[in-house]
Amino acid sequence: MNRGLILKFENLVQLRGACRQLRTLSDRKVNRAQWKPVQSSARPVCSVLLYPESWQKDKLIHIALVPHRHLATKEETKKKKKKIPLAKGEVEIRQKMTVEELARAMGKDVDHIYEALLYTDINLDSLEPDSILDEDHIKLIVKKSGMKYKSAKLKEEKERENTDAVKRPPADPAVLTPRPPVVTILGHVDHGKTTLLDSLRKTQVASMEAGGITQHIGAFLVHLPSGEKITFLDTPGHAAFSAMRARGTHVTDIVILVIAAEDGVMQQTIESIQHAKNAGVPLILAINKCDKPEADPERVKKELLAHDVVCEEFGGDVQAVNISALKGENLMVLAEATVALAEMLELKADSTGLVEGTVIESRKDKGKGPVTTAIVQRGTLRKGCVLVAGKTWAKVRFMFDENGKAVDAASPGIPVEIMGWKVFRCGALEGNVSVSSCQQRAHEVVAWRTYVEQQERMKRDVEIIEAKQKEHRMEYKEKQEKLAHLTWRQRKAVLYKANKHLMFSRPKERTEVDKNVLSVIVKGDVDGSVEAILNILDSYDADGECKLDVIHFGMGDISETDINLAEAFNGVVFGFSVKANESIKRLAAKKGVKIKLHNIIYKLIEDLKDELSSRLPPSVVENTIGEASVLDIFSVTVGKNKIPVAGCRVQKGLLDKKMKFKLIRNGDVIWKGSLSSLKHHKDDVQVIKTGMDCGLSLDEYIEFTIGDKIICYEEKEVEQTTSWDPGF
Ligand SMILES: Nc1nc2c(ncn2[C@@H]2O[C@H](COP(=O)(O)OP(=O)(O)OP(=O)(O)O)[C@@H](O)[C@H]2O)c(=O)[nH]1
Repeated sequence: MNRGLILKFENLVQLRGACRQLRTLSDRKVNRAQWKPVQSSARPVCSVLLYPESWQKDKLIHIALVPHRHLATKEETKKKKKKIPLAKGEVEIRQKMTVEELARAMGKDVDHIYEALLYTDINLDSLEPDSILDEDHIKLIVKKSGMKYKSAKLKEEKERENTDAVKRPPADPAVLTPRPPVVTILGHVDHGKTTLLDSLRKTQVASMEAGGITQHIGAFLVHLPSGEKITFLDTPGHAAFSAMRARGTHVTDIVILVIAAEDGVMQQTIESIQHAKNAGVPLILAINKCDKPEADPERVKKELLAHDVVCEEFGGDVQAVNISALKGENLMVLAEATVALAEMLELKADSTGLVEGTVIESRKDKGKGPVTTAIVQRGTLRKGCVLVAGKTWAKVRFMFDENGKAVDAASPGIPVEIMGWKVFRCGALEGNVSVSSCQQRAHEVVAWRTYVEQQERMKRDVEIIEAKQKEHRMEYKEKQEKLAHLTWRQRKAVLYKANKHLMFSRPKERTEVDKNVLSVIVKGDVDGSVEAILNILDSYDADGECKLDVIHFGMGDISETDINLAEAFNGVVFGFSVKANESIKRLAAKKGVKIKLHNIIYKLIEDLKDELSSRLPPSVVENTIGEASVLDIFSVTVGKNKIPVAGCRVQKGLLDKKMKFKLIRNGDVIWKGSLSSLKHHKDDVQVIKTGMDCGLSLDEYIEFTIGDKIICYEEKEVEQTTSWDPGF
């Protein structure tokens, strides 16, 4: 029994909206692409995998390697296990089912689950379609829905095999070949980083054929006349460093620290030195703006001593080059100093085998779709290679350099823009690429990463939901406890307060709920009798069949207010040892309100039970009219169709063609429906009686077997009675 009706109605209104939202949400969730991980066999898989994150700009993302995998699927070789079918109205439940999963298992929609939980201690506001339900609530929902539950056999949840991509072990030094250094430019604001990058880029444009247009792809390559190459990262230096630190990856080999010669060491200069030191990356000083008359490079070098940056002329190992980024002066000297440092660092890489690398930038290009700029760190990236980055993958369709020129291969240290990424969220995976062993492996990696993320999210969700449920349960318990210790007068006050607003709501708003609710008003002659009735009603435990709501109770004869209230709630007025005068009876009759007056409590309760039973939907029972057994099987041709015909003998009762029929084989009901024909010899007949033979065919194509039973029956509606037992 629940007396907080006002709250319920509010909840219901909120719930409808929430349900709608949730359904949309759940639909979206269901549509999300799911990847089936595939186990593998046989030969190693070639290709490249990029690692984490999708399309966020300025993020440095580490490229990892595909370990060798086997290709045959375990699923393919697995024998299909036969599942024992569930009986009608039976639901297979298991621990930790989500709202959505339970709804699916029950063949209902999620709203049904919410409605079943309406009058429970669950806080529906915190319940999402993917929220996990506890076992008690799962069972309650199934029971309330008039279904039976069957616990799924507990399968030991096999730990899923980690199919993530991992880096290859270090390469054999013998296979290492020199690679270009990767340089990041750092420095204080306005000291000329962008100008330097632009000037360096321009040196390339000038050295290229006329008309070459450079584009920003996050990194570019500078070719020196000596044939040496340098890769410059063209992303905000600090961002690049922070991202690298966060990921524990180092793509930068050398930092060029730009310091304006007239400004000297400033706050961000010091920070840049710190970044480089933390990353263990050596520095080259580019003392900029030397074209300015107030430029004082010597002062800059001296200031740096205080920060442990010792230039060569002070006996240290840091090279310093005086430049003018704006005028392009001494840039080649700076480049040569970089190459010299790179030689000292002996920058080498393995340009064979599976590729590892780092995504420098990613963006969505209008024409090209999702593109990333990556710097290859191991192996050689080629067109057609399959990459994984975070939870997305690519089959490299095209690669471009910073001049927009298509390239076929990128070896270590070389930046390239890559086209061919699939964005799972957009469902772009199917279609344009043919499945290869490499893609299979990419799917495995992505599936694993998606799984890990889902697991983590689910764990977080469960924690939040459990905490909320606990909180809600505590509140609910407290409320119940408070109510339990109240005298009936106090309870009345609480109830009145809770229901006050509802008295003004229109009956129409409640019709849906009314169907399965019995609202009652209890009036008694004295405190004790009302209290006694309420105590009996407290034992009501058949909410699942019909809710019982005491919307008002009190002492005294039936009043006009009682009738109005009962009308508003579509309720019934029960009076114990009280009267209803003629005008009240007339009013009740006019408004269609039932008044039930009793002088014996148990009679009143019996009456209330009848009222509850009358609100229950009738149950349908089958009444057998006749039974026949199949003795022979024929097939007749009607037009182009062959129709199975059973030659039967009626064993009991009769077969009436207009009734319902079912076919029973080995105790199982195989078919239910109507007969399409019933014949005695060659004549169509309506009825066949016990002991007679007949030929019959069904309204559906079913092959008969000798020994099948044909049952003729009718369906009868039987009134249900409430299962509530008040104990007397
Ligand atoms: N005279 C002179 N001016 C320069 C030189 N290099 C840069 N500048 C000027 O200095 C100003 C700042 O240059 P930027 O290249 O934008 O400096 P930045 O370090 O990239 O600045 P932020 O991106 O804000 O950190 C601009 O007005 C440039 O024209 C140089 O070598 N000589």
